[in-house]
Amino acid sequence: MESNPMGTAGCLETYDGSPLPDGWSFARVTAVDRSSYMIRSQAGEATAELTGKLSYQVESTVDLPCVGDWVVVQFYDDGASAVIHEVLPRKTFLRRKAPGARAEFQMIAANIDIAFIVQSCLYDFNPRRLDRYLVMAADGGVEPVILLTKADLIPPEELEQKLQAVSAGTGTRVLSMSNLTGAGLDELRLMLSPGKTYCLLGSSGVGKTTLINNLMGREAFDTKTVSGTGEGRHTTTRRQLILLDGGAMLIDTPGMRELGLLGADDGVAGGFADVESFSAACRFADCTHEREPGCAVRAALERGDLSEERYASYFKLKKESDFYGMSYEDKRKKDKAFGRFIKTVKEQLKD
Ligand SMILES: Nc1nc2c(ncn2[C@@H]2O[C@H](COP(=O)(O)OP(=O)(O)OP(=O)(O)O)[C@@H](O)[C@H]2O)c(=O)[nH]1
Ligand SMILES: [Zn+2]
Repeated sequence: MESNPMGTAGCLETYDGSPLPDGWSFARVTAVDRSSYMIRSQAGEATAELTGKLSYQVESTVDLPCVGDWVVVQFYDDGASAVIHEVLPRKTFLRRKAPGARAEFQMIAANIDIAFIVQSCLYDFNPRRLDRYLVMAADGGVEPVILLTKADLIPPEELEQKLQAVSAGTGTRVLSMSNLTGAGLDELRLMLSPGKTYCLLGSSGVGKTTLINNLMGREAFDTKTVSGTGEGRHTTTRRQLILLDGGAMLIDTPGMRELGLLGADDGVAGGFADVESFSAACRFADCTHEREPGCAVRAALERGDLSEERYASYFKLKKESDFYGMSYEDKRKKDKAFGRFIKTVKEQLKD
């Protein structure tokens, strides 16, 4: 197989080196618009649709290609168009519950190495929302890094305190930056490795678009000032996987942008840093806080230091993540299906 133009997807490594049939290729989904896709392969960018067979096989919307997915495509029209035969198993993903009561998910993006959880130092800063994004990243196996923007809006001492508090409260790496002064931008750039895929998760107005423009070194996206205070809001409708100059890739989808708004009025959005802090004193490191002896969380509950309500919502959130974990295992089964698929392709090649 020829070298992969967009970095190496883990699942491609199982492939033993025989070429795909003529006109077939591995490609990455760079944009989704309802049932039409943009894909990028060695040959460049092309529009693509699902084969009838694939769209028939898809059981749930999460099985449809999303931005960042690796797919097997077959070109036609001299490479201008393609059909998608197969979605390769996802190494990592970001998804959220579909609006409404049913336990349906929406895939936001796939195969992301690091998700930057973006909050502004001042206006948007919200620990509960932070926790929610952290759960979402953990759910899909994506490594989170917290990025506090608009560092120019608070004094350096306050920024330092905030960085320490957030890092202690979440156990997650925290960076700060300012689009205005450029502070922290180099440190952020150093984190972006060629061939790896990143995304920015955060509410509208925290400075994601401005940051992307800074990283790209040109005005690729439209930002507009909504208020003079640095608190802005506008909607970006494009859905894209962007190739940065250094070879790193950045995924920016509307789904990521709507997230903060959805999460804000969602009742499950309870942060649980307090529960976690009690759990440090549990007798067993892997205590589930349900019935183990020496559980410090239940002790806090009995003392009244932790409310029944908090305890219950912690479990609700935890169950959700466990459920996510399970369905990810189900996805793994698809690895095998992909193996079979490759075998079939190779068999066909022998003729
Ligand atoms: N003070 C200050 N303002 C900033 C900074 N970065 C962005 N802004 C301002 O914040 C507002 C929103 O910035 P955007 O980059 O559009 O925010 P966004 O997160 O992309 O918002 P959506 O596209 O709606 O998701 C604009 O008015 C920016 O000029 C910063 O580092 N410091
Ligand atoms: Zn416990």
